[in-house]
Amino acid sequence: MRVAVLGGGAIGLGMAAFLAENGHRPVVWSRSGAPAVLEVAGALTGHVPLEVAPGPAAAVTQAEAVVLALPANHHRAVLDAVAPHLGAGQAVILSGHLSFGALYLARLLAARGVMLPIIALGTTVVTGRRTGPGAVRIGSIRAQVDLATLPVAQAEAGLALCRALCGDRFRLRDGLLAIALSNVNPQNHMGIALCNLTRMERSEDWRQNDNITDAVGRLLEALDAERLAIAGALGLGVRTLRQHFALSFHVPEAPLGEMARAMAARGDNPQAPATLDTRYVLEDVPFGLMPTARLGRLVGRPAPLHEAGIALLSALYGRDLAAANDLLPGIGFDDLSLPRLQALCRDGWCAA
Ligand SMILES: NC(=O)C1=CN([C@@H]2O[C@H](COP(=O)(O)OP(=O)(O)OC[C@H]3O[C@@H](n4cnc5c(N)ncnc54)[C@H](OP(=O)(O)O)[C@@H]3O)[C@@H](O)[C@H]2O)C=CC1
Ligand SMILES: CC(C)(CO)C(=O)C(=O)O
Repeated sequence: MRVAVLGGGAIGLGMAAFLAENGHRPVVWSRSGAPAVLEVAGALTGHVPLEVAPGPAAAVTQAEAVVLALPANHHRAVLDAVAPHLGAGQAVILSGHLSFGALYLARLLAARGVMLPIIALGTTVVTGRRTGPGAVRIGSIRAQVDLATLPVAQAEAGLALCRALCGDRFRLRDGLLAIALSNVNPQNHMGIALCNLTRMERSEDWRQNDNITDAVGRLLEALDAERLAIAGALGLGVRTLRQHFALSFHVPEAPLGEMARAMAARGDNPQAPATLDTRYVLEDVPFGLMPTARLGRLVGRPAPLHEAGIALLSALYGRDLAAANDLLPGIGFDDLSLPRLQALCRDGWCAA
């Protein structure tokens, strides 16, 4: 299948390599360009020729599937650029989905009278780091990835497409709200960034799993308990953070600090951010923690640690980080009642 990959960071390049490995034809667009031949190391190895598109619109033209593989703080601009060029016979995969980006895209398409399957993944299929302009190291290929579609009626078609692209590793969840509560990067990264902020600020060379100590692990699990309580109030099944780590990084379930040590011991210990200008904060606070905290308020399960994380990191950065979210205003989130949000997450924009 011809697959447009929007983004040439670790996940864009890692997905391109994985898709090529599975016999597909990735066409990659990245703001700063993408390599004609990609050097791949880690969980996959080799040299992968890539088709490179000059812009996002050119990438999606004639693609059967489109994978958006960028941090959520760049989603709006890229979705605005591609939405006018999407049409029947295509499907869009948001990898991973944050901040109701699927609803944002559905609204753009509905304005043109177009309705496509939009597939929201709870996380990425591969993990990794870009190790040079033309090189990626794939850390892990996940055993399971949660999936939902917008509209829900496209769930089986969306599942079949993802399986055809990436193999039998997807599990259908109870719709977009469940996926909105399944991406655990925001809680995970907030705890890691907050507890290691000076390492980031001083540009230290540090490894992530060495620094998810037992204490940091306890914070991550306390944040997770808030997320699970919100999902529970909505009657939605989502994985625990321990289950997510076990399925993503192939280590047995245990307290988080212990799991991080087990991951490091098997050689999975990714480079952690060496700057304050990192998606661990600039993506995950406005586009992850903030919407979850809002959902918590909406369902009567306030999330004090989420709220505290947003406030503390905003104080550390000297600005209101939550205000950077440009997706929620695009769907009028503040004016949505819970039943209306649930209807939109089920049927999409046209039918709601
Ligand atoms: N890496 C991982 O293991 C995991 C990542 N994720 C998620 O996957 C998504 C992608 O992450 P990842 O690939 O690692 O991120 P990276 O930091 O590796 O790459 C981010 C990319 O964003 C691009 N970019 C920066 N500014 C803009 C802009 N204004 N417009 C368009 N593109 C821009 C850069 O493109 P360029 O280089 O061309 O300038 C860069 O390649 C994120 O949502 C992340 O949270 C989730 C789980 C694991
Ligand atoms: C490193 C990893 C896999 C775990 O935090 C990740 O999720 C990321 O880089 O976004």
